[in-house]
Amino acid sequence: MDAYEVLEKLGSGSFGTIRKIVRKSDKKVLVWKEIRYGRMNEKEKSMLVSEVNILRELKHPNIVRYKDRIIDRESSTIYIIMEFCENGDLASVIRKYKRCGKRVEESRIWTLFFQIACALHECHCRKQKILHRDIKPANVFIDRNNGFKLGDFGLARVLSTETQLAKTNVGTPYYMAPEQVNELPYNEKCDIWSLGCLLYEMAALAPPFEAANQLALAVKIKAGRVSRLPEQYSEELNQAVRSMLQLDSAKRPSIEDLFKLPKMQEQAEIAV
Ligand SMILES: CNC(=O)c1c(C)[nH]c(/C=C2\C(=O)Nc3ccc(Cl)cc32)c1C
Repeated sequence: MDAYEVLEKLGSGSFGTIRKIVRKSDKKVLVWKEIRYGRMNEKEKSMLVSEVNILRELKHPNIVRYKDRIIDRESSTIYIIMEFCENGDLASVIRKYKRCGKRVEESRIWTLFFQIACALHECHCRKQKILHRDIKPANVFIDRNNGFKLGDFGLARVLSTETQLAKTNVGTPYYMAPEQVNELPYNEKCDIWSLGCLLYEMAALAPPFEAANQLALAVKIKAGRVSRLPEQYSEELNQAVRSMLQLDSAKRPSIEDLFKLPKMQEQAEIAV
């Protein structure tokens, strides 16, 4: 097992602390997420381990790479070791644009759209479909080349059980799809809804649905009224986002449908 030097805390993910680490053998900079499983029952523990094993199979340029895991039975903690993304998370970027009163370039939003769609394609179109379940700006990370990477894949299912661990930062579920509000089964179209919310927030610098409390938020989500993106953004982007925010999940486009958009085809040519 590799030895690591533990450096500063980088943030608090939805279910644990993220720390910067250095692998002693080759000085490689990585991160680990500390997840305390002490209060999990046996079923949840085995679900967590199998979930991490599935995620270790996910190798894609737009998915944060899982490198290894360490299980410390003494402290009932699992350390999930992953790649370091030098430019942090998208939530911090959005906060910066809001502070400066600036709008994100539309071309950057299409790049985000294409790269996260590629990440979701890798997971939705596998034999054993993997759903993210928690797409939001704090779970999109940016590498040294300003590439976008989706992080924290699939753990939400295991860690959102009734006896879930104490969440380190209980946020408001702004991106929850209507079917989740109604506690209906979760499928890939919920990830499409969350992708729509992510792109909306990247353009408007605010989520499509906001409220003072979770009950009022649920009412707004189920009403499904979405304001147009700020006028500087194209009708093509506005329509693409609206298509993902349709209340009827069957009417939302699949990832394959989204790749057929002209602007997404252009992105695909640039990416080659
Ligand atoms: C202030 N924190 C940061 O700028 C920051 C940096 C430079 N990196 C991160 C986070 C991650 C990072 O660099 N790699 C990651 C892999 C998985 C997850 Cl869940 C998070 C990360 C963060 C939050």
